[in-house]
Amino acid sequence: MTQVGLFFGTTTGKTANIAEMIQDGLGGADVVSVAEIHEVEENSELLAYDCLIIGCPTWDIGELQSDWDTFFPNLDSIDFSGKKVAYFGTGDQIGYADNFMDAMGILEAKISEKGGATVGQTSTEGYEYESSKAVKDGQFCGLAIDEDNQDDFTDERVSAWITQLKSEFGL
Ligand SMILES: Cc1cc2nc3c(=O)[nH]c(=O)nc-3n(C[C@H](O)[C@H](O)[C@H](O)COP(=O)(O)O)c2cc1C
Repeated sequence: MTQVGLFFGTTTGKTANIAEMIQDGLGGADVVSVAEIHEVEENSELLAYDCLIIGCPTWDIGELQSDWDTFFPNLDSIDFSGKKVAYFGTGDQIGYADNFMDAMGILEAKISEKGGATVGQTSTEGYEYESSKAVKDGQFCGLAIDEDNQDDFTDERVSAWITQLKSEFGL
């Protein structure tokens, strides 16, 4: 049975690649269903899973990627109580140091306000940026991937996060 629903948005494909790595790492399509958020027609599609993974790059200086931006108002009418929710983002810590990963923080704030229990927090060590809405209590609220400047670290960051999620999701 598919236990995890992964929903992401992407404009230039980097977040899609990370979504695929996460799906493969967690056990493939039997374990994780992957969909682009613009494909979602009914809000209830997000509630078909006990565990959710939400992926979003930050665009336009601190904004949600456009597909998530369109979907965002729907989140207000979804009750995420009882769901474990993990987040990942892609961004550029050098080009956009004042808004690094903001989109991940914006989505986490809204979904946790609607009852989702956040899992998958990671350390900010090894990143250089000025400000990020994704930092909560000294940690990133999810996995931060920077393909623009630190693609050498991507495999190891994704792989460590998969190990963490297997435990926190109870897979
Ligand atoms: C015009 C523009 C604005 C961006 N704004 C931000 C930003 O505010 N914060 C950030 O962390 N990254 C920012 N980025 C970097 C993208 O988030 C990064 O390249 C991301 O991996 C793209 O994901 P995608 O290929 O899935 O669309 C921006 C990139 C561009 C071209």
